[in-house]
Amino acid sequence: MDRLIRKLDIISWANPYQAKRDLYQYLMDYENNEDDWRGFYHLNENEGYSRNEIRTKPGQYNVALMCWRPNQGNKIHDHCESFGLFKVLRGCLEEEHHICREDGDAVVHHADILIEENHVNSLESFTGFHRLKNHSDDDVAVSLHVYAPPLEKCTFIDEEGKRCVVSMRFATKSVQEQE
Ligand SMILES: N[C@@H](CS(=O)O)C(=O)O
Ligand SMILES: [Fe+2]
Repeated sequence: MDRLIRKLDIISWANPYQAKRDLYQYLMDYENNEDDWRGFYHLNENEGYSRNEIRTKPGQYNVALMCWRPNQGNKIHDHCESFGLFKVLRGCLEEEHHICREDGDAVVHHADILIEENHVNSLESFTGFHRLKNHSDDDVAVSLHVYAPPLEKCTFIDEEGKRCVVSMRFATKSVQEQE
């Protein structure tokens, strides 16, 4: 994980086009090895999927390990001002895409895709909303997410188009040096 973080630290985040390309490449190159991410692995016992912070570099990016129980998913949301990419490290995730361009519009279910282990997927913020779900009925899934700038808030939207901006919390926080 340290090697990946060293690469993230030299990305020019101020140039989003180049940053997305570099980030995609670094996540593709990331050697998925459970020993490397086990220290961040944590499942919530009773709550939703578990968001575990690996690193937050203020104003630049954050990295988190998301752990999903069988069939567990999140609700339809966007990423406000952040873009992001993720790599599935264990299992397979389903992603639903939803479109909602104007405030108050109903949500239109647009597409479903499956993202398999070791695949990288981008999370665009401009077209709309999405949600992720563990595709498996009997095994946990794990995914590694990077957002830039750091994802602090998401807009959740219900079927009628009612929006609600929510601060995102981590189940576990990383111990990191003060920037
Ligand atoms: N954006 C979600 C994970 S995924 O649905 O992209 C989160 O930060 O919890
Ligand atoms: Fe998301």
